[in-house]
Amino acid sequence: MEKIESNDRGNIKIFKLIWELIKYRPILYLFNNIFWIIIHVTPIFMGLLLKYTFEYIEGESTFKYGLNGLIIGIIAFTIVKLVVMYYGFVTDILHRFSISAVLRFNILDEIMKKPGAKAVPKSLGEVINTYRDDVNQITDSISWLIDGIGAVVFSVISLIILMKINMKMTVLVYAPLVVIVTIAKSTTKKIKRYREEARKATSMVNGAMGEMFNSVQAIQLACKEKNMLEHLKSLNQKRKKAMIKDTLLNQLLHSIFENTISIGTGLILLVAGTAIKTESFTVGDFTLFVYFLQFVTDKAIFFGEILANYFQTGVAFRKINDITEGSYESITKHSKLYIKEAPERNEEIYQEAKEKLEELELRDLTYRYQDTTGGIENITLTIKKGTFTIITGRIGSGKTTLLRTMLGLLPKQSGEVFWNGDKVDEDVFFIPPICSYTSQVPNLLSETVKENILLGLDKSEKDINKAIYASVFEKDVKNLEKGLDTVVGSKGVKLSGGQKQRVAASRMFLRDSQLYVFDDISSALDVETEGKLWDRLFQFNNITCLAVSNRKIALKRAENIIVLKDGFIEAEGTFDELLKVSEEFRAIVNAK
Ligand SMILES: Nc1ncnc2c1ncn2[C@@H]1O[C@H](COP(=O)(O)OP(=O)(O)OP(=O)(O)O)[C@@H](O)[C@H]1O
Repeated sequence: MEKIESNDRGNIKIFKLIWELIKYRPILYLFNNIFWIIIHVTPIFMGLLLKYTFEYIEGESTFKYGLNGLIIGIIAFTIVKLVVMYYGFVTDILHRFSISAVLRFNILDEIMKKPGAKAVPKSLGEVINTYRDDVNQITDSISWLIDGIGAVVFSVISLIILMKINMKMTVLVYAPLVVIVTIAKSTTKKIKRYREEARKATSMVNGAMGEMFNSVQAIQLACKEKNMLEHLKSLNQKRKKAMIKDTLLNQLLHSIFENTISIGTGLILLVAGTAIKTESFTVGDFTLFVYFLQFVTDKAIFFGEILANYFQTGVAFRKINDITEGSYESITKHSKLYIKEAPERNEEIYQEAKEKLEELELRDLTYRYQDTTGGIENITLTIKKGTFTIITGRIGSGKTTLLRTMLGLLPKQSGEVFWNGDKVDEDVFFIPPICSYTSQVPNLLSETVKENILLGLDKSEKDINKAIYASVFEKDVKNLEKGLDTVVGSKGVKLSGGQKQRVAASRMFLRDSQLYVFDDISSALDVETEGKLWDRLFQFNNITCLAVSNRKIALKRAENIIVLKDGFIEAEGTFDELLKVSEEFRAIVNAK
């Protein structure tokens, strides 16, 4: 694929990006073009039929087939137009769908390729706006390009016909077109800037609203409802200003277009009146001029809009690129859309899983957050099959960072991960059934408990109940309004912290993984429940588990404990060994 680079002014080459997308479904686009160009050009035939009809009425007809021919012509023309319009809309909808779907697929694909903990660099509101509006903007541009071509074809043919009838009048019809194109071109930069500002302001409002809805409790507890509303109000004010500027400029352009055409229309009517009196200008010619004028006017305005919209498309591409943080090629690549069938499993990953875990080794793993001293450095450790390993440490010592770097959710700066002595790519390796992981705050969807546990897996009731039992969730399920069919609400809002943790644990256990990774499941569970959970988990044979915890009940069970301090391993050993040798470990245990 040819590289799409910025030009000298730092602008992206919009047409090259659009062209890449057009090439995605070329045949469909070709048919879409053919149908819509026909739709745009058909008024020429209707105009000619009208001209001949009026000439027939005047008794000056040059039409060979008489009145019947004219009537049949008008009927046939109407039927053909209806059929072409039907197929025009069908191809346009299909093409729009393909382009928007591939764009959205590519955006998601790029986001999904990133380490999970650093997936999107923008607020949720901005991402959703771009995903919806900017994709639509690009799709519109591609679809309207056809209308632009149709408008040009219509204009050229009608220009030739009209010039043959009356040159002077024709110039007056087309002169406004030139004015409009010039105006639209000269305002490009402003349109771009205002559109960008308006979109940004909208994203800020959406983002703030999203954050407010997610933090209702925190806002209420801090009694900050008023402050939040003030904040929202000020963001809305900014949005109002930006939107007014954007809309005003667009409306201004629109009214300039309309008025230029109206003045042109007046001039033509004046010239036509004189021409009918003085020259050989038939009523049929006059009808054709008036009839075409309406279309020329519409198409000229539309053409101006297409041009303006085309330039706004650059903003849309840039915003998508800000989110995907990749190349423009990755946005326009011709990905396969799985509309009728699901994608095949990535067998390479599952091949690796066939080799059962014997030993997992981390060597010199380092991840430092940008601009802070936080993170982990040179972490080397080994996890043996069938063991319980715990990572412990004070707040901010790097426990979560270590898990996330190992699992490929953060991009390591150095180090390697080995599975049975073979180096693995942790970015794609640690997924079920190799590894199951639950973060400190589990991600639940607004579905039933059952759906949240299954997440698309096809498992029997017996397996589900076994996983629920292992995660000590069976009593809670009985007490839920509709048992397993209870809908948990957005992010599991209807469940307690401990219940959420155990739904997530059930989800893990159902996947029969070779390695279970928990990030501080203790934080939301009471000691008794946590004790039961570890008891039940280790009833299964050869369970290998890596967990973050500072709780004695877990630490005492562990075969190996890693003590982290400021991102480094401070000590390693069993509970009793560490109590003797590590002051840091004693401090952690005694703090509990
Ligand atoms: N996204 C981030 N950007 C910058 N610094 C971060 C980020 N996340 C964590 N840190 C810093 O990195 C260090 C390690 O954080 P981490 O969350 O791994 O610690 P932890 O031991 O898991 O803490 P806790 O017990 O509170 O979960 C801390 O100093 C933290 O402030």
